[in-house]
Amino acid sequence: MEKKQVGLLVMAYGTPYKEEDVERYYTHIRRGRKPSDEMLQDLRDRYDAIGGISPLARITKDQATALQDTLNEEQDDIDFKMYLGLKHIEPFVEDAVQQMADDGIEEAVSIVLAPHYSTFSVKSYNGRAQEEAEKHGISIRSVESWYDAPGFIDYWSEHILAEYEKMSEEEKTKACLVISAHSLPMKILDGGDPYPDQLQKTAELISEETGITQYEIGWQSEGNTPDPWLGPDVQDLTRDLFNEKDYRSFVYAPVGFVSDHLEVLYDNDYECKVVCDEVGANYYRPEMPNTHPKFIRTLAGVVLDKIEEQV
Ligand SMILES: CC1=C(CCC(=O)O)c2cc3nc(cc4[nH]c(cc5[nH]c(cc1n2)c(C)c5CCC(=O)O)c(CCC(=O)O)c4C)C(CCC(=O)O)=C3C
Ligand SMILES: [Fe+2]
Repeated sequence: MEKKQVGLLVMAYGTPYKEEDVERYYTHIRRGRKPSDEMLQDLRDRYDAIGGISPLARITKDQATALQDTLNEEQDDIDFKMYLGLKHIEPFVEDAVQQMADDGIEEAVSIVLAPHYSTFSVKSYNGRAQEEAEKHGISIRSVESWYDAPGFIDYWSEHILAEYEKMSEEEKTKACLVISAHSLPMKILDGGDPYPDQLQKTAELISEETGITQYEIGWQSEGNTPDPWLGPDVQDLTRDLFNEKDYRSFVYAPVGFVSDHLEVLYDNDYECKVVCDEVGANYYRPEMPNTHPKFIRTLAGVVLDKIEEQV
């Protein structure tokens, strides 16, 4: 029997490929408004601090390819063909759907490489994909979130515990796990956005699995806009916890992200580390999921569940 071909639309944030791309990328993030020279320079400086450009482009591509390959190895009925669609740089989400149409794909499943659903992130990716798909008569089943997938919780639990293994028993008693995601403007809450509750749930599941009860939720990487953003920010939180709860070690788990990229390599590994150094606390940050097989198998399971769901 011939295998059925299904498009696998993998969506992710996107990053500049080279330094010349930074301005148009930032302009796209700002919905077409050019950043000021100062804002642009600030972003360039952050990319410089992590080695010039982000490793994210390569990692995203590797994740998407690994997901396609794992899906095709794990079952025999469907031939998954992967299309990468990015939010803020080419290949854009729309380009990917157009390519599917050109290739004669009629049915597809989509997943965003971000675990928690929010109207600001996942909803906009899925909306853009659906809108383009409708033009071509393609039907897409979209995964909305996977923040509680057991393999995802396992991945983080295992890698968080590996950091605690580096501590003496004495150090562990004064250690705090800081579980974080990208902050969003507080106005998302007006519409009953599930984003903060989903992060809370991820944190509870990790706490149950690791047995770590000294944990706090924080928000990071808030944008450069006048709106109020979800807090507490991880840096302020670190200072407060040091002063008020006497913690002396911090383990940062930025579970809202899945790759080594600017928000982790700079906002955690540089900015949070600076605060830790300043107050005199120890800094730890588990490895990001990237293309770890357990992580990719988890995403494959989420995609297959979506395919099998009765509609
Ligand atoms: C929810 C969310 C995720 C997680 C979910 C998902 O992955 O979708 C995410 C991920 C990422 N965000 C990234 C990069 C940036 N995000 C920015 C700005 C913003 N992000 C926002 C939201 C999110 N962002 C928002 C509401 C803004 C403000 C926009 C405005 O101004 O109105 C800016 C502008 C400068 C700044 O504010 O820092 C940059 C450079 C990178 C790539 C890093 C790399 O290149 O390695 C990644 C993975
Ligand atoms: Fe962002």
